[in-house]
Amino acid sequence: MESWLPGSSGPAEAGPRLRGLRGADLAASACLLSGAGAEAGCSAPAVAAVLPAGGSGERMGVPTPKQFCPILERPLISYTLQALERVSWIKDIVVAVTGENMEAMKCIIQRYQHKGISLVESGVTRHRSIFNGLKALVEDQPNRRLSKPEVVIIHDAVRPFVEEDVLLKVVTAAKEHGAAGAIRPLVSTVISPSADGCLDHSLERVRHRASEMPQAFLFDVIYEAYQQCSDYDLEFGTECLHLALKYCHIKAKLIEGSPDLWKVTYKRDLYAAESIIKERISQQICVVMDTKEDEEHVGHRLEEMLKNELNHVKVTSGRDLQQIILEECYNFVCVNVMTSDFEETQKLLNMLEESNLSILYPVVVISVQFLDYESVPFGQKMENLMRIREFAKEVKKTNILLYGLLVYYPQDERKLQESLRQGATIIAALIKERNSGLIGQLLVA
Ligand SMILES: Nc1ccn([C@@H]2O[C@H](COP(=O)(O)OP(=O)(O)OP(=O)(O)O)[C@@H](O)[C@H]2O)c(=O)n1
Ligand SMILES: O=P(O)(O)OC[C@@H](O)[C@@H](O)[C@@H](O)CO
Repeated sequence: MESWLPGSSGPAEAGPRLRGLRGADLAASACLLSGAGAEAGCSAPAVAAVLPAGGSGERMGVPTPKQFCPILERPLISYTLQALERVSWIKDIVVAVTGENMEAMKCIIQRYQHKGISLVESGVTRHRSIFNGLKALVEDQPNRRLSKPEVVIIHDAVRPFVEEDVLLKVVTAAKEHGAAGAIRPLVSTVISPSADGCLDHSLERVRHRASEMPQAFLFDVIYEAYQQCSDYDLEFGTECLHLALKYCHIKAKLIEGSPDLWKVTYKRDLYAAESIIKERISQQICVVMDTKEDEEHVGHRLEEMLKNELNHVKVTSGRDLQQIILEECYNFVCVNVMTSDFEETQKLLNMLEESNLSILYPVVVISVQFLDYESVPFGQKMENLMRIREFAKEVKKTNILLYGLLVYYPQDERKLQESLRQGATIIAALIKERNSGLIGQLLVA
């Protein structure tokens, strides 16, 4: 079996910088898989992925199958598709869904602009769904887009946090060993109960691992295994690696995976997934100001306060908004001091709506006004500020969450420092929570 391993005679130019394996090895493999290596005379294997998504999610305890349960108003499966489709060297993604969910799945693909996705009907068990996905890659169908891959990834549709490096590791290992799968240390000890419901024996936890996903196989290995698979295994089996061993005598290479590879099974897993996603999209804040950089501006003081309060978050000034949007920043603080109340905010909202940035994740925009309401009558300003409710309702349609923040702007320096600090705290909370129930509200610091 031809073996090409990271660091072998890969192509000259480094591939994308990826975490995980030694950078150069990983980059060389990624480059090889992405086809660039092919030009350098290396054989880049064709890689496809099969995602079983035909389950009913009974353990989740809700009517909607868990793969379609929303996280930040977007179905869970869409996050998994996004994770796989951004990997350039996976050429086809086959998703197995029930006939009754086929239309819903097509709508998800269209709405979130997923690419390279083919749908196949799932089976009554996970193994049967996977087998149907594999068949779709080899069956002769009229004008079919799919072609048989050399290596196939199998990944549960309800495991959204899969990174390119672990995919690369299992594919690289499957190319050499015939099969590979991600594993994790056991959290609880595995025991074996006796017929009368008492402890028969327990397994030494340190000598065992939990089998996770992704897994990868030489296509011919896993397809042969499924073709030979007994009805019992198809009905009750839960482990693809076991099928490769039992029916093809292939011992899968086991790859240590990251803690995020877990499967969404219970409702708590959905809450955990939402919390992780919120944290990931809150890592950068762009402060947009209606003034030149060099001017002494209370907006810059708010920006500095944000940097102090949120030291783990990258706070940038909105010098080049197009570039900031391209960097996938999902949080904007728009400081209006010089212009009329919402002029700067409206310009930003228009740019965001044109960018499609908010298709995949809700974008938070906080419109900040400074007001010394000891010298300016509060009522005179409030009528204008209340327009934010209408703005917020309108932009919510494009998944933009608009909040208002009125920052007390007193003459007294100590009071100003305190209101800036409270403003930074409120901004951080709005970004972290992304609560659509608060849109259009005017909070006061
Ligand atoms: N007949 C089935 C059963 C499961 N799956 C998929 O296999 C993955 C992992 O299975 P599991 O977590 O067990 O999902 P469910 O079977 O939906 O969950 P439950 O056992 O709680 O009903 C999921 O993406 C699920 O949609 C599938 O494609 N076809
Ligand atoms: O058994 P379930 O259908 O919940 O999960 C299927 C797989 O994800 C699970 O068996 C892993 O251990 C990987 O094989």
